[in-house]
Amino acid sequence: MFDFFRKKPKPETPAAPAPDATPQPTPPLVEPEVAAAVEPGAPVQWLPAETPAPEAEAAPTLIMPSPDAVGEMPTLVVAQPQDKPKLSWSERLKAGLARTRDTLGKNLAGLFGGGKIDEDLYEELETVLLTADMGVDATTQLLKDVRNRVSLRGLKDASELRVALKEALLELIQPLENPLVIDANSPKPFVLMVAGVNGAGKTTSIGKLAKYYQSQGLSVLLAAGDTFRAAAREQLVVWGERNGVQVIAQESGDAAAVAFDAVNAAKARKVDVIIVDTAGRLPTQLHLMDEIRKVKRVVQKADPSAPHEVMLVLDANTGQNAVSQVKAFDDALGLTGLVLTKLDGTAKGGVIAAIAKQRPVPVRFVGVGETIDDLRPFTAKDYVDALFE
Ligand SMILES: Nc1nc2c(ncn2[C@@H]2O[C@H](COP(=O)(O)OP(=O)(O)OP(=O)(O)O)[C@@H](O)[C@H]2O)c(=O)[nH]1
Repeated sequence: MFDFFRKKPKPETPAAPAPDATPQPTPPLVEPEVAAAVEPGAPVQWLPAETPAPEAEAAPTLIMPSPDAVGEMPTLVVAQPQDKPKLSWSERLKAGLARTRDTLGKNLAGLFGGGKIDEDLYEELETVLLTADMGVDATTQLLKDVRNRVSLRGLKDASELRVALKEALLELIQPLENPLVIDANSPKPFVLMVAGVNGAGKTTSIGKLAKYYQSQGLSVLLAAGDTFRAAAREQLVVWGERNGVQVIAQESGDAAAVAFDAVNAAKARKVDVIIVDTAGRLPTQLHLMDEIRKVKRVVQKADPSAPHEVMLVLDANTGQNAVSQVKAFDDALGLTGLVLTKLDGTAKGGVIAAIAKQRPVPVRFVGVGETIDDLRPFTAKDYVDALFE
C-alpha cells in the first residue's frame, strides 16, 4: 500500500499566494556533500543558476534527496506482489467497478428481465442511467442510440436491449481511449504537468505514473510543485528516493520556479520524462487558477514546446462534479488528458459517459486502488465489459 501517501493529514485549501510572488532562495534540505552521495561519481548539480525564469526571478535552491536524509523520514511501503493474490488487470478493473456495476447492473437486470420494449421501459432505462451518474446529455444520447439500434434490428424483447445499450455506451466512450505513449519519438524531456482539486489522488497517481514509465525503460524526474503543503513535497521526495526516481524540490516558495528549474534539470540530465506535481485547488479559487496558469507559462519558458501533457486527476467519487472540474481546468489550462481515480470506492463510474459527451478529454489512466498496479491505461472495451459483466 502507499502507506506513506496515506499518512498525510486531510488536504487543506492552500493559502492564496501573491500572484507574482518572487521565490525566495531557500536553504537546502541537505548539504552539498550529502547530496553528492546521491549520484556517486557524478558532480553535484545545483540547478539551474544560469537562466532565471522571467516570472520566477530568483532561482530556488534545488535539492536531491540523500539516502541519509530520507532515512530519517517515515517509511513508504509499496505493495509487493505477494501482498495479495495476483489478479489480472481486467479482474482488478472488474473488482474496482463492482460498486458501479452493482448499482447499474441490478437496475438493468430488472429492466432487461423480459417483457416487451415500450415507452415505460425507455423511461426506466433513463432513470437507471442517470442514477449511474451518466448525466442528462449522455443519457439522452444513449437512449437515442439504443432506440435506433432497436428499430434498425427490429428488436422486440427487453432482454435484447442489454446488448444494444452496451454497444451504445462503448461507442460513446471509445473516443476517450487515447493512451499516453512516451517513446523515442516523443519530445525529450517529455513534460507532464498534473493538476486537480485537493485530495483527488495527484501525488499517488504521480508515484504510479513514475513507476509505469520507469518500467518501460524511461528515466523519470519528479518536480515537487505542491509548494503549499510541506507534506506533499516530502511524500514525493521520500517516494522518489525509495524508488530510484529523482525529485527536484525546494523548501518553500513558488511552484512555477520549481517547475522551471526542474525542466532545466531534466534537460541537463537528459531525463526522458518529468512529472510536475501541483497543489490541489478548486476551480472556484480564481487566484489559484491564475497561479497554475503561471506554472504552465513558466514551464513554456524553460521549454517552448512544453508542457507536452496537461493532465487533470479526477476523483470518480465526485460524480457529476468531475465534469465541471474537467471544463474549468480545460478552460484554464487546455487539458490533454485525464486520470480517473478511486473508481473502486464509488458507484459513480458512469461519469465517464458524461465526460465523453460534455468535454471529451482523453482518459489516459484509470485508478482502481491504492497500490502501484492499480493505475492502468484506459481501454473503453475493458471498462464497458467490467460494467456489464
Ligand atoms: N481507493 C483508492 N484510493 C486512492 C486512489 N488514488 C488515490 N487514492 C487515495 O486518495 C488519497 C489522496 O491521494 P493524494 O495522492 O494524496 O491526493 P492529492 O491530489 O495529491 O492531494 P493534495 O495534494 O492534497 O491535493 C490517498 O489516501 C490515496 O491513497 C484510488 O484509485 N483508489
